[in-house]
Formats: sequence, structure tokens, C-alpha cells
Amino acid sequence: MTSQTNGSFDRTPLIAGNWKMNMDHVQGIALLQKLAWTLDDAKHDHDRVEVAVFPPFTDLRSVQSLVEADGLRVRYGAQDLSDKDSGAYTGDVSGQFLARLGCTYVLVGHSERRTLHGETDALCAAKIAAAHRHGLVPVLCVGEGLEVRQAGEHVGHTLEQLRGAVAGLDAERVAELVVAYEPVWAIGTGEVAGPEDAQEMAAAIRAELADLHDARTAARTRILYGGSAKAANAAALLKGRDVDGLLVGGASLDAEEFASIARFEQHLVTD
Ligand SMILES: O=C[C@H](O)COP(=O)(O)O
Repeated sequence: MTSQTNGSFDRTPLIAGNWKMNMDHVQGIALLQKLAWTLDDAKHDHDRVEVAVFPPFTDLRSVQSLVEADGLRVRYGAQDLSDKDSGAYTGDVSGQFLARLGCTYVLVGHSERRTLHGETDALCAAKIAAAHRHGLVPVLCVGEGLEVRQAGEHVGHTLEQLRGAVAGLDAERVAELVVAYEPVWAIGTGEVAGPEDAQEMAAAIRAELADLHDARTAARTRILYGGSAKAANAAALLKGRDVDGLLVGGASLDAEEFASIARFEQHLVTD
């Protein structure tokens, strides 16, 4: 999970599939099995391009069992966590439980959490701290809505979200952090930010992290793009020097499509 120079990439690319509220645990196991077989058939090199899935909470125990029993190289994480560790918080899920389930990652501040559940930057900062208390790597989601984009304020807006959530982190935490830039207007809409838009924001995020810490630290942070990513546009989106992977929603529910996204290098020559 540590960002490293990897062939033509400055950091190990991460292709992450957020299943959102889809796939019960039986369906989820079938999807993960098919994904693993498809990647195996294609001789996917997991050290070169990391693949992770983010199933619903109720799938995680089954996912853990399958990953352990079959020795799968696909990593997994949760879609959210509580900022608290335990206690009278009905319906919430502690980072401790996620760690015990073998999660590597946890999403923090997905736009659907921010808009549907009123999550603030301060809460995201607290959730990142909770993730760290339990050895989980947070994937912090940031990004602007359509009105902000149309007003030309998308960079300032997104960097404010970033600062609000990561300001207190030390350099090692910033280096291992994953940031996912997800323009809200491109999520589940079929509207894709262009590769130049993805690179513009990824570069701005990296520059901001360098300002908050130092350039060497920021050079290790992985920055993903998310929003209607699919096999047909993955290679183009990943051409940007600062774009280190994709956070995929809808297209991650189809094992072959998602595997094809993870195999984006196959498409580079034909673009
Ligand atoms: O977490 C994933 C993003 O919200 C993107 O979703 P999408 O690929 O369905 O647009």
C-alpha cells in the first residue's frame, strides 16, 4: 500500500471499486470470486497495479473469509467508519471492527456521505484520526458540485475540503493517505471530467499537500480520480502524471469491466 516508484508510474496505481449500497454478501462473494478469476486469467500483477474493493459492511466478513481461504491479492475496505471507537452509537461501525475484519482501507467523506448525511470536514478529520487509531488507511474523498465548478471555484473548494480534513496529520500519515478527487457532477451521471480536469485537480491537491508538509511527502500520496470511470476511459484518465488510480462506482459492479479497468495499461497503446 505504500506509494513507490513502479515502472512508468511514480506511485503504485490503485484501482478501487466502491460497491455503494449494492451486493448483499452472497452476491458480493460471487462478484469478488469472478473478479479474482478474471484478474488471474489475465495474469494481473497486483504488485504493479493494486486492486481493492469497498463492499457494504454486511459483506465484509464473507469477503475476509474468501480472501483468506483463497489467498486473494485483492485488498478491501469499508465505505465509512465512526469517529468513535465504541459505546452508545447505535448503527455506527467502529474502526476497530473493520481492522478485525482485515480491512486495509476505509473511505472517508464520500460525497454521498457529505450530501446525504451532512458530514463536515471536521467530522472527516475525526474519522481519519479514528482510522489511524486502528491501523486503517483512509481514502479521503473530496470534490465539488456542479454550481461550484460552473463558478470556476472548484480548485479552491476542493482544497478547502482537503485542508479541513488533513491539516493535523504528520508527514508519514500524509504519505500513506489516499485522496480521491470526485467531482460530484460526474458521479453516476455518465459525465466524466476530462483527463486534463483530473490532472489539474490532482496536481493542485499534491501542491497543497506539499505546502502543508513538504514536496517529498506529497510525492508519495496517491491521488485517485472518481466519477463515471469505466474501461473505455480509464487509460486516458490515468495518463495524468499526478493521477494515481481510480475510485470506481457503477462499473465496479461488473467483474469483467472492473478487471478491464485494472488492466488499463492494455488500452494505453490503442488510445
Ligand atoms: O465512489 C465512487 C464514485 O462515487 C464514482 O461513482 P461512479 O463511477 O458510479 O460515477
